[in-house]
Amino acid sequence: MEKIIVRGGNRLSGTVRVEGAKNAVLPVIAASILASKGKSHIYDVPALADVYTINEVLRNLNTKVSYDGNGHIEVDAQGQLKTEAPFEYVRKMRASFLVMGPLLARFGHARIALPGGCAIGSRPIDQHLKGFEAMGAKVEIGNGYIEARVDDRLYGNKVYLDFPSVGATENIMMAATTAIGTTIIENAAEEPEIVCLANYLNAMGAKVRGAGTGTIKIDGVEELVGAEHTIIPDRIEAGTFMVAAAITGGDVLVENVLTEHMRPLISKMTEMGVIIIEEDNGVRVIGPDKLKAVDIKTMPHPGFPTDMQAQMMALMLHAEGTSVITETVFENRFMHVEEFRRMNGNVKIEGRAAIIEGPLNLQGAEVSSTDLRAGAALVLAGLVAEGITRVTELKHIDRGYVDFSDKLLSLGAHIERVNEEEEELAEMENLEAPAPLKKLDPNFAS
Ligand SMILES: CC(=O)N[C@H]1[C@@H](OP(=O)(O)OP(=O)(O)OC[C@H]2O[C@@H](n3ccc(=O)[nH]c3=O)[C@H](O)[C@@H]2O)O[C@H](CO)[C@@H](O)[C@@H]1O
Ligand SMILES: C=C(OP(=O)(O)O)C(=O)O
Repeated sequence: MEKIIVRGGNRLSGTVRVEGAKNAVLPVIAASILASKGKSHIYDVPALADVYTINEVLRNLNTKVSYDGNGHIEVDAQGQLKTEAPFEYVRKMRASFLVMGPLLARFGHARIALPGGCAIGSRPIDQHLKGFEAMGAKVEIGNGYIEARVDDRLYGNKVYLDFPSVGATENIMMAATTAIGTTIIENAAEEPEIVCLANYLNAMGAKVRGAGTGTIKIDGVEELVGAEHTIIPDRIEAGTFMVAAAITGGDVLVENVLTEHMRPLISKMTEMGVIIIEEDNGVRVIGPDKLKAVDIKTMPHPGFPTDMQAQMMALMLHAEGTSVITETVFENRFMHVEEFRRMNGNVKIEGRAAIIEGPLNLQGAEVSSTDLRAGAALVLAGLVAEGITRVTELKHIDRGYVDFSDKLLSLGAHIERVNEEEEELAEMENLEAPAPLKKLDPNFAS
């Protein structure tokens, strides 16, 4: 088993570059299924576990996907594809369900394993299905699968979402691209990733207007063709490094950031006393000696992103006073609180609110990532904890962060990713002779 080991106390400094956005690239790769002609070329693709999973989902459907591991993917979805995505993929990653809209649009049929809930909530898909049904699909659920079919083609309709779901907006938008007539999605999600997907669809020949607002109109076209597209920078990865700089009282330039995507985070961090200087292609973040407590409420975009909630909790534990986080997007996204408590974090949960008392002397401990953002947040807390923090269950972090510990190391953190076996060996060696831990700074484990 692998772990990230971090010893608190170093101020971070230097430059870190953000990758393409996980939550933008997954729907874009899924949308490539819509191209009945030509190949698609997608750039700035991050080398993440989730990207490998969606690639496998597409390959399993008989799509040809080649990834150079260096930011470029070519997708060839021409010809007849399979229309079934089994549980082994959907279980690994819920976003696999995003192939349903494109398959239904292009082949009139899709059978996808039911995604089910995960560590942050029950995560139903009723809004996706409501959209497909409004466009004429017959949807059946049985034996752990959802099967949707339409006799000929989908037809455009008005779909009002009960909640501005990111995934439902994407799935319905993709399904509508080749429907007969116009589809209007009301109360649509406005996230930047929706705009990224709409731009790709339009490059493929779709007619999508209004993406980034609450009303999206899609005029159906006959067919889509492969296109070139570059993925937007990952605003959540950017935010995670901004918190890393702030929590350590560091001075870090976070590059490849679109600041217009970062407004809620920049506002809240500024309120906490963090100095944030917006530059042409990034943000410089300077952490103050003392951070001030703030309250945040997670909301759909342009509200405060739930995917930054756990990382902000780490920052609040280090701030002076009482901070309150209200989580309104997911019903169960406080699993990291138990882990923070193991680090001496003082957090009370009252319904959907977490009350955080700071500043605390965070203490290094053995903690476990409960989801990808929780894992990142525990590493952030470890950067300022007294002693050594060991973070396990790295498969979560790997879903959403490329070289997370290496990037922090390059900014001056005392951090290392090790195999448990390597660590034990190194500790034994250390007992026999005061040799440094393998690959670690000589002072790391002292
Ligand atoms: C791959 C990806 O892009 N993941 C992001 C996406 O997830 P995802 O697309 O799954 O999130 P949604 O916006 O759909 O979910 C938001 C809320 O709506 C509920 N809901 C959703 C769909 C539905 O049919 N019925 C329903 O009730 C969910 O249970 C949740 O409580 O947006 C979330 C909210 O910003 C982010 O945290 C995730 O990182
Ligand atoms: C919750 C997240 O992702 P997913 O929707 O893929 O679980 C996330 O990126 O924080």
